[in-house]
Amino acid sequence: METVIQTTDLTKFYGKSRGIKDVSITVNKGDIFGFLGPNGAGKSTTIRTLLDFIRPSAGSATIFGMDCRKDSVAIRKRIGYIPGDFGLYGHMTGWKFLEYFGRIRGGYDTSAAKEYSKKLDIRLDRRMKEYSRGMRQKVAIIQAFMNNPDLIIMDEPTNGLDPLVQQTFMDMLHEDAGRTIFMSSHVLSEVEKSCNRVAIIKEGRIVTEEQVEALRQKSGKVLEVKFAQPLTKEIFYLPGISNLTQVNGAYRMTVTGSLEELLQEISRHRLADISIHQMTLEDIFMHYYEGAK
Ligand SMILES: Nc1ncnc2c1ncn2[C@@H]1O[C@H](COP(=O)(O)OP(=O)(O)OP(=O)(O)O)[C@@H](O)[C@H]1O
Repeated sequence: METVIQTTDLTKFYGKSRGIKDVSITVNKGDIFGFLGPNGAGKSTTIRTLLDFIRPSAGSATIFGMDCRKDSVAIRKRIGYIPGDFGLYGHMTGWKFLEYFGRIRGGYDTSAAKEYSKKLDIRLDRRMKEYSRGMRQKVAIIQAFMNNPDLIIMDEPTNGLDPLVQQTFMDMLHEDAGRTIFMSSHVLSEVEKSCNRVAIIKEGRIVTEEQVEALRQKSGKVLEVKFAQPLTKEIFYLPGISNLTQVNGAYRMTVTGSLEELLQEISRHRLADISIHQMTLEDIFMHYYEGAK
């Protein structure tokens, strides 16, 4: 399998304060890779280091086998990126903005830009400062896709987009199976729908990196149960049960072991309600996030 992005113990301190610490991740060709984490976890720091906007304090990163520091110019020619808000380019029209970034990358395809502007329903003849936040984000997305790059790196790409446009954007991610996508996000449902691989970062460190499907399988099921009468003895003592909580008489827990024994135990009592579902990425995220507190 071809490796597209590889970071090894990537570390960035801003003076004494932690940005990221020992971040090691691997993104393979064709991956739609979701980079998840709460505010201040280190997502932007990682992305800015990959793009050589900031320099790491330790560790290394490569893209297409080239060093992110030494070969940043060659790398940028092959990637599309959305580093965040393009607030600085307010005087440019949408078209000028695309031309400017197209030139930096050695040319761009105007017909592709036109096609994407139709798809995203945005006119490109207005100045960037006149666009709303969501409109600016659309122009930034066109800018990242228009050169048909091998890799697109995006920091919170759906910020400001309405749900309809978010869907169009997610379809765009899947247009080309050979393309690799690396995107940070807070929006778990969007990552769950569109990404095949995910890394979760917390307080500057990677807490897990996994195929989305494998993560779900490994992370078990969520069982919620409410009894008709209060329990008179503890029944949730079996191995494989974790994160047990009780709210308004309803029990909620994560089950990673066999359900059979637990369901037998539960069935000895009169039930008011029961539900079992596979952990969603949101459950998993909360599990890692809260568990590491
Ligand atoms: N320029 C800077 N100077 C000092 N500290 C910084 C700087 N930029 C980021 N940090 C710190 O580095 C840590 C990681 O921040 P970063 O912006 O990478 O997080 P993030 O995961 O992108 O957060 P968010 O989801 O809120 O955008 C935070 O503790 C932040 O305070």
